[in-house]
Amino acid sequence: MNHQLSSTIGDQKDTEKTTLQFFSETIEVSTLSPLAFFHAGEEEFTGQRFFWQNPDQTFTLVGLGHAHIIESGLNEGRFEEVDQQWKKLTQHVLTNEENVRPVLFGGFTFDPANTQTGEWDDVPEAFFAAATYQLIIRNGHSYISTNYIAEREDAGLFQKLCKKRDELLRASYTLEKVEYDKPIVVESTEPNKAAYLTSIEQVTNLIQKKEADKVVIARSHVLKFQEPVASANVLAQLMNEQQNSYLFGLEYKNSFFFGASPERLVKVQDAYAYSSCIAGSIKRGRTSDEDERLGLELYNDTKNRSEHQYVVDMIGKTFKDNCSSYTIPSQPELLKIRDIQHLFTPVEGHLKNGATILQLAKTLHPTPALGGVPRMRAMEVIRQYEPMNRGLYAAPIGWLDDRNNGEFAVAIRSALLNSSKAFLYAGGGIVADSTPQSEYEETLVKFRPMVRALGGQLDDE
Ligand SMILES: C=C(O[C@H]1C=CC=C(C(=O)O)[C@@H]1O)C(=O)O
Repeated sequence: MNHQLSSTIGDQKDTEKTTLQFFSETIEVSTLSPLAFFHAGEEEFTGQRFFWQNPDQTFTLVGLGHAHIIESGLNEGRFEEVDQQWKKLTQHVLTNEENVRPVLFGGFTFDPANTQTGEWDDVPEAFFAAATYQLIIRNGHSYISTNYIAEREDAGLFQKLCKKRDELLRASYTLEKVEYDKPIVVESTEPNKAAYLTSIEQVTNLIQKKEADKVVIARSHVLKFQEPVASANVLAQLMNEQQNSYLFGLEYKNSFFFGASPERLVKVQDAYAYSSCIAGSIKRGRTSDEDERLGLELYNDTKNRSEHQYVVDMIGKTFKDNCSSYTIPSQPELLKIRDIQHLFTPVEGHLKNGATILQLAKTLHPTPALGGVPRMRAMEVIRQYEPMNRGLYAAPIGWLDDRNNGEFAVAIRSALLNSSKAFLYAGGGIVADSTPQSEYEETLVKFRPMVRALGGQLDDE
C-alpha cells in the first residue's frame, strides 16, 4: 500500500532501519450503524472491542481487534507511561487520510493503591488499545481505518486485513436490523448494603470532626442473568434508553465495562480544553411542575451547592494552572438527564504550550465529584471505609489521537459485565450533614440507567 501512503511524521529513511511504524489505511463507507459494526466483530474479536459515543452523537468510535496494546501496572506514573508509549508508537504514522487519525482508547483504574480483591483483580491500572479496525463516525461521515504496526510495510498482511475488513463491513450491513432481547435477570443482590450504610455514618462523623471536607462513597449492586449477556446487546439497550450521555464500552478478556455517563473529565481539540463540574443531585419530577420544583430545590440547597463548589474550585485551579486564558461561570446551571438532575458548571480554556490531554486527565483525576477534599485524605478514607474496589468505575475512560486531541469521560453510571453476572456501581458526595438513607436513595436513582440496560428492578421502583 505504500504508493498510497505518505509519511506524516519523521524521516522514513531513518525509521526503516529499526523503528516501528504505524500503518493506517482509511476508507470512507456509506452510513453504517456503529452497533452493527461492533456486533460484526463478535466471532473474531470478542474481548478486543471498544465503543464510544459523545452525548451529542457527533463523534462515534468503535474498535475491533488489537493492533497494539498499551498497559501499565504502575501506581505512580501510569498516565506518563501511556503518554510516552503512545507518542513513541505514533512517531511514524503512515496514512492515506490526513484527517482521520489513529486513536488509542482505554481507561485508568480509580485507585491503584486499593488492594481489595474482587471482580477487578485481572484489570491493569491502565489499559489502552489501538484497534486493528477503527470506525469513526464524524459529522455524518463514516471512516474505517485498517491499522497495523510493524518495522516495515507488509503487503501480504495488509491484503489479509483488508479482506477481513470487507467481510466485517458486509456483515455490519446485514446486522443493522437485529433486535436484541432484554437480558433476563434471575437474581438481584446488594452485597454490601449494611457495610455501605455504616460507612456513610462513619464518614459523616469523620467529616463532622473536620478530618475531611467531602468524601464520595460508592457501593455496588449485583445482577445475575438467565444466560450470558452479549456486549452488543447491552450497548443496544443503552443506545435506545440513554441519550445525552457518553456511551462507552471496553472489553477486557471475558469482561465488558460499560456505562452512560453525563460527566466529561476533559476534552482537548486544537489546544483548547473543556471540562465539566458535575456534583449535587436530585431526582427528576413526574410532572414538569414537580421537576421544576425539584430543580429549584437542588439549586438553592446549601449542602448540594457546597458539594458542587469543591469541584468548581479544583477544576478551576487546574485550568488556571494549565491555560493562558479560561472561563468559568460564577453560578452553576441545572443539567437534566433521564433519571436525575445535577448542578453543572462548564469550564474551558486555551492550553498553554505543551500540556497533553493525559497530563490534564492525571491532574484532574479524581475530581472532588468522585474522590473528595482534601484529595489525599479523601482517598485514604475511601480505601478504609468503602466496601469494594472501584476498578474502572468513577475513573477516566476515553480516547486520544496522535495530535493531542481526545476526550475522557468520568466512568460513572457504569457496570462490569462478566458473562451472566454484572456489577453495577453508584456513589455520592458525603458532607457534614449527609444521612445514610438519603445517600442510599440517591444511589438507587444513579443505578437506574444500568438497570434499564440490563433488566431487573431496584427497591425504589
Ligand atoms: C459518584 C457518582 O456521581 C457523582 C457525579 C455527579 C453527582 C454526584 C453527587 O451528587 O453526589 C457524584 O459526585 C455516581 O453517579 O456514581
